[in-house]
Amino acid sequence: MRRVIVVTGTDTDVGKTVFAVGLAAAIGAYYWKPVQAGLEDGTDTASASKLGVPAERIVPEAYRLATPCSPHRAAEIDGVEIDPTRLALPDVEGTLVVEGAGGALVPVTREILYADVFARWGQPTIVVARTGLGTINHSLLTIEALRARSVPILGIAFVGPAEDDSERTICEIARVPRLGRLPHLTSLDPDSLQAAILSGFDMEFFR
Ligand SMILES: Nc1ncnc2c1ncn2[C@@H]1O[C@H](COP(=O)(O)OP(=O)(O)OP(=O)(O)O)[C@@H](O)[C@H]1O
Ligand SMILES: C[C@H](N)[C@H](N)CCCCCC(=O)O
Ligand SMILES: [Mg+2]
Repeated sequence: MRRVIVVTGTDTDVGKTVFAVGLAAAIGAYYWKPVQAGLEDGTDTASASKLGVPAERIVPEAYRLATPCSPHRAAEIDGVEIDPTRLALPDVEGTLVVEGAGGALVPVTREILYADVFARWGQPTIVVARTGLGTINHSLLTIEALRARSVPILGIAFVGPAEDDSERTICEIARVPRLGRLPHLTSLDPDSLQAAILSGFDMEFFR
């Protein structure tokens, strides 16, 4: 039976890929980045491969767009029209970890935001948030936007050095589970990522 875990975040570059890929590798799940915007500096799918998801568990992107910007604009620049029906969740045997692009309200097209796509999927969604200053506001705004669309929230995954009060404050005010925290790894490789995921998260959340 297929189970889906959606990974969004408070912003671009917060560590969604590193977390999502580490999680997928740890639980033997499939990884899917439906829309990749930006090809030159490496893709999230390539990172999945480098960081320990076996090639047969990587679902190819539905769209690969050249420009590293919001997908709606990257598609316009490439002369591509994003068809939301191509963003239907693929059928896999087991668990599928799906990663958005940027934050939850990033436009996929000029009509549809990622959060709207997440609402259509209706699957447990994880918010990846930095631990640093500014995260309380960004995290609470992201959770409000998801709740406004009735997206089921599995919890928050923090990335960065421990900030106990910020992490606790977000989870208490938003009433969401704290799934765990991934520290900044000085050497990012499959082994160190696995060790950090397994020690930083309660894996029961992902069963
Ligand atoms: N825990 C970590 N330890 C070390 N480096 C990290 C960690 N998390 C993220 N990084 C680095 O920070 C950068 C941004 O991370 P990442 O690509 O995961 O962001 P993202 O949220 O997936 O961005 P996008 O919106 O483009 O998908 C990358 O260079 C990544 O290698
Ligand atoms: C290019 C980047 N790495 C992501 N793929 C897309 C981020 C879109 C952010 C849009 C925005 O919020 O302004
Ligand atoms: Mg990413």
